[in-house]
Amino acid sequence: MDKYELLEVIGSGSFGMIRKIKRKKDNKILVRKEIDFRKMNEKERKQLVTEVNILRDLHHPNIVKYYERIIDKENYLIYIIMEYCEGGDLAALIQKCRKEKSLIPERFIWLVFSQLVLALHECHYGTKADGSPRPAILHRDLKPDNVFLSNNVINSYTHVKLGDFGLARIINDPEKDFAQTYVGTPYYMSPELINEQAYNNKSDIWSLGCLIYELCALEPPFQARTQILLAKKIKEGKVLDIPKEYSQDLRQLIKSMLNVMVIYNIFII
Ligand SMILES: CNC(=O)c1c(C)[nH]c(/C=C2\C(=O)Nc3ccc(Cl)cc32)c1C
Repeated sequence: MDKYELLEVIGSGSFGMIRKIKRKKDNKILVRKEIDFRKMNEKERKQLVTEVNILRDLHHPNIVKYYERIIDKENYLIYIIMEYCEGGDLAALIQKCRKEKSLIPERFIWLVFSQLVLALHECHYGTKADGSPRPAILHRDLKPDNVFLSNNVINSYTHVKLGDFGLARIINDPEKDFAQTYVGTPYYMSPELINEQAYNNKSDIWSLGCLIYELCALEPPFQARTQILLAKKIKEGKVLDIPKEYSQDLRQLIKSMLNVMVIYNIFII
C-alpha cells in the first residue's frame, strides 16, 4: 500500500468501507474498498473472490474501473483499488432532492437509465477481452447506493457507473442456470425471489425498474414495515403513479420493467 497516500473515508460498500486514496506516482485520485475477511465464513470468502474476479474481467465505461487488489494477510484485509467517481452515489442525490422537495430532471433520469442498460448488457451478455464468450454475471444488488456519478451536476451530462459487485454471481446459462439464493436490498426484491424461485438476469431489470421509479418518485415503488408485507405488495405489483411532471414514455418504461407477469413469464418455459 505504499504506492498510495491514504485520504478520507467517503462511504461504505458491501463487506467494507470505501476510502479515497492518491496514487503517489501520478497523484491520480482513486478509491480503496477495505474488506476485513477475518470474520467472514467460507461462503462469504468465496463471494469476495467472485467479486474481485468479476470486477477484474469487466471493462466497460459504465462499470467502475478495477485497478488492482492488495492482500494484507497479517491483518486479514483485502483492498480493492477502483476508479474514483467524484459525483458520489445516486442514493445521496435522491436524499438531497427529497430534502429540497425538487424533482430530478427527466433528461437526467433517461441518462441514468440508458447507461445502466449498457452496464447490465455488458454484465449479462458481454464477452472476454479476446471476444470469446464468458458466463453471464448477475449484479443482484442494483440500487441507488451502488450507482456512482462522474459529477453531481444533474443538469449537465454525467457519466454513470455501476459499482459494488459484492453480491454479484456468475451464471453459466442465464436462460437455464439460476442463482439459488437471494441477497440484496429487500425493497428491490423481484417477484420470483418472493416465491423462493431463483434469481436471473431479468431480476436485475426488475431492480432497474425500481431504481428508475425511485429517481422519479424520490421513494421506492414498494415499501412496508415488515418483509412479509413488502413481499405481499411486490407480488400484488400495485405501484403509485410517478409525479405528473414526467412523460408518458417514462411512465410506460417503468411499468414495463415492473411488470410482474413479464418477470413471472421467465418460469413458464
Ligand atoms: C459521501 N461520499 C461520496 O460522495 C462518494 C464519492 C465522491 N465516491 C463514492 C464512492 C465510490 C467512488 O468514488 N468510486 C467507487 C468505486 C466502487 C465503489 Cl463500491 C464505490 C465508489 C462515495 C460514496
